[in-house]
Amino acid sequence: MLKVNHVQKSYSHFHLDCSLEIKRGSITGIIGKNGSGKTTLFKAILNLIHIDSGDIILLDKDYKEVDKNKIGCTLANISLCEYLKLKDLVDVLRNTYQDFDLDYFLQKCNQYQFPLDKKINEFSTGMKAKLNVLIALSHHATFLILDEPTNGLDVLAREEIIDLIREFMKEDENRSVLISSHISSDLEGLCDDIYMIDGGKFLFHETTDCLLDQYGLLKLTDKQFDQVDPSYFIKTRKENYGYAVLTNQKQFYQENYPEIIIEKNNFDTLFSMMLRGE
Ligand SMILES: Nc1ncnc2c1ncn2[C@@H]1O[C@H](COP(=O)(O)OP(=O)(O)OP(=O)(O)O)[C@@H](O)[C@H]1O
Repeated sequence: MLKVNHVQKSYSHFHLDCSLEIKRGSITGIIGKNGSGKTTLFKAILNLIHIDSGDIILLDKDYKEVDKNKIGCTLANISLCEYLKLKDLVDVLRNTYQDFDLDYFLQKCNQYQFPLDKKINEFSTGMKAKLNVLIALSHHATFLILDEPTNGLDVLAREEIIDLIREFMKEDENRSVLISSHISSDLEGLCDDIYMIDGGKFLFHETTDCLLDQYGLLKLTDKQFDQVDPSYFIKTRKENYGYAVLTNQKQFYQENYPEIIIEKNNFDTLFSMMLRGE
């Protein structure tokens, strides 16, 4: 579906160098803090910026030749035509996308109680975010690329957006989604694969199943830290009780050191350890 091969882009104080692959039928998440390079990578994939080197294959074609009707996207910090009323935006969308599904769009507007007669700049932040995702979904694209679609939203609005994406995937098993967020819990229950980006590079890539099954956080006293086999320690952080240790071989420690406390894994801890652990 998507293959990004050593795509490089340099700005004065920032250098992006990323490779990734997304299979048909899968949802891939990119997690990274502010300024880590998520938007730059997405813009590169969408051919909105010139890349310095590397290549991108999207929907079996060079990314510059892809039929844009097959792509649905939202980009961070790019706002809708805010001066338009929603009903006028509908006309723009019908003329923009060959396969724009008016019935689906209006049914969702009704479900979310979006007023067709209101200008978009009068919508709340949450309404605008949902509308953005809805627009990306409404022409039945094959590939969806969503940059921080849940940014700045409350928990309920975030869940509604995640549900929209799940529905989109259920409808057709050949679709794929690339989504970024700096809120790891948004990606935890949604994605099949997770990439973590920092300073323009991927720090790691794992399947969600592997992250949840095999990764774990060991909570060790100073004495345990000195005695336990460190072969599968990935990151370590000093805590007031001793050490927090991230491992990708949770079972090894469960079996060999049953007395050790192993915290149930969640993405927030995992990513904070990856970024802040040593
Ligand atoms: N047009 C540009 N000119 C110069 N520097 C840029 C440009 N666009 C992005 N950058 C720099 O590239 C880096 C990565 O920015 P990018 O927007 O890709 O990060 P991000 O992970 O999407 O961050 P955020 O979560 O805050 O949106 C930043 O240091 C940013 O200042």
